Amino acid sequence: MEVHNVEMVMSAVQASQYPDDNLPEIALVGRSNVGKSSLTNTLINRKAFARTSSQPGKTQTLNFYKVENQVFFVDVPGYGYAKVSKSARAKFQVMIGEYLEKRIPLRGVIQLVDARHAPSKEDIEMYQWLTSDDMGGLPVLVVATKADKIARGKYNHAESTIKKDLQFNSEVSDFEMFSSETKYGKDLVWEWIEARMLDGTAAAEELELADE
Ligand SMILES: Nc1nc2c(ncn2[C@@H]2O[C@H](COP(=O)(O)OP(=O)(O)OP(=O)(O)O)[C@@H](O)[C@H]2O)c(=O)[nH]1
Ligand SMILES: [Mg+2]
Repeated sequence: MEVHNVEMVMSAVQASQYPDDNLPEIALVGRSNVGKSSLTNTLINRKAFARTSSQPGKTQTLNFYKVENQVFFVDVPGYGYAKVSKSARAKFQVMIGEYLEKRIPLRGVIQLVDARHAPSKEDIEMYQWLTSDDMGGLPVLVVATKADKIARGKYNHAESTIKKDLQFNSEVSDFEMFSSETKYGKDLVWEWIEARMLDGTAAAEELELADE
C-alpha cells in the first residue's frame, strides 16, 4: 500500500476507548524493545511517527494508528519488561487479553521476535496463546526483526530455529524476516496485511472463486 495519510487516533486502556470506525485492525505484539514501533514507522514510511526508544517499556497503552483511512495498526505494550511492577504487568495482561480475545474488527496479529536470538519463554507463551483454540483461528504473522544484524546467509537457520522453538503452526500463521533499518521484508509484510484486510469481504470471496 502507498501510504500518504496516517493519524494517531487514540490511546486506549479499555474497550470503551477503542475506535468505532469499523475498520479492520492489525495488532502488533512482542517483547519490549523488539521493534514494534519501528516496524509501524517503516510500514507507513515515517521516521518517527510511532515513538521509538532504546528505553524499553515506552508504550504503555494500546495505540491506534489509522492508515490511509483503511486500516488501524494497533501497537500493543511490549511484554517481558522487568522494570514494570507486578501490578502494572497484571493490568497490561488484562488490557491485552481483553483486546486480543474479544475485539471483533481484529483481523490478524503480527508477533515480532528478534531474528538474532531463540524466542524467549514469553515469546513462546504469547505465540501458543495467539494460535490456541481460544483465539478461533486468528491469523498470526511472526516477524523476525532486526534481520540487518545477522548475515543474509543465516536467515534460513534463524527461521528454522524460531519456528521449531515456537512449535510453529502453518495452518494459522506465516513467517517473514524483516528489518526496519534496511526495509527488508516490508513489501511482504504489507501483502500479508492487505490480505487480512480483505478477509471476509466480497473481494476476498471473488479471489477464492477465481482460484478454483
Ligand atoms: N538494527 C535494528 N534496530 C532496530 C530495528 N527495529 C528496531 N530497532 C531498534 O530497537 C530499539 C527499540 O525499537 P522500538 O521500535 O522502540 O521497540 P518497541 O517494540 O516499540 O518497544 P516498546 O515500545 O518499549 O515495547 C530502537 O533503538 C530501534 O532503533 C531493526 O530492524 N534493526
Ligand atoms: Mg513501542
